[in-house]
Amino acid sequence: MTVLRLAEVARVHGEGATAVHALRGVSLEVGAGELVAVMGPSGSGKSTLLNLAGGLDRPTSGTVHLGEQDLSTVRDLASLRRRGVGYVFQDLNLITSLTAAENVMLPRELDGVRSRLARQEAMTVLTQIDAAHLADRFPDELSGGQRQRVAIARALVGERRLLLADEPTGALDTRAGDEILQTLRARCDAGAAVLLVTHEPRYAAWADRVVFLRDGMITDSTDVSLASAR
Ligand SMILES: Nc1ncnc2c1ncn2[C@@H]1O[C@H](COP(=O)(O)OP(=O)(O)OP(=O)(O)O)[C@@H](O)[C@H]1O
Repeated sequence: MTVLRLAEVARVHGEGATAVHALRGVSLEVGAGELVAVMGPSGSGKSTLLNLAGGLDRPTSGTVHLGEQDLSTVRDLASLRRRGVGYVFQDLNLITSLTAAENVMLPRELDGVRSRLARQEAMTVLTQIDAAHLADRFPDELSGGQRQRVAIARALVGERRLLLADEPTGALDTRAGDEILQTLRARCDAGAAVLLVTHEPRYAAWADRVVFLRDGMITDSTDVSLASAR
């Protein structure tokens, strides 16, 4: 089952002489249970691709489908994202006045889940990624790596069918990074579709497929299981 489908997606930032063609006709499908890594040099369009996939940005041309839904026809993208898409931002975006657990609970509470249940869900996912002991700390009481874990927990909570992760291992040491990849892989094996931007071949090796972006175009696509034994 295809969870995410981009067809001939282009995104131009700005106009005229200063226009930047961030993506130029990218087509990509990610199925349930599939982990796709996106690699490519700085400025090749990786973050733009993730933003379009999650409905945080709209394409200049082409279409983005989440399941059967064409995102250009969705009025309440914020609600669709909260229910269907987990997003780990590069800059984390944790709310500083909320504890770790409250940050993880927030998207569920915004969707009408009662606090008690939202807290249970948050603790379950924090426990899964070995961060339950951080639940009552505020972001500025956490290390960079710990904040990263909380941001990942927030992306995993609820039944998100698509997870978008932009360098989720950025602030972590190798062991913690491997654990995050293990968590993403487990979510994937449980049926989620995952799109992961990474510069590190070590982490891309957890993917089923690696696509390479260059100058806003997919230049290569490799089936990882054929390239290496995980
Ligand atoms: N809002 C914007 N306005 C203008 N140009 C933009 C905007 N967002 C991205 N760009 C440009 O689009 C191109 C692709 O950027 P993008 O951030 O998608 O690349 P990236 O591969 O994620 O880079 P990095 O690895 O450095 O994060 C770059 O040339 C960038 O400068």
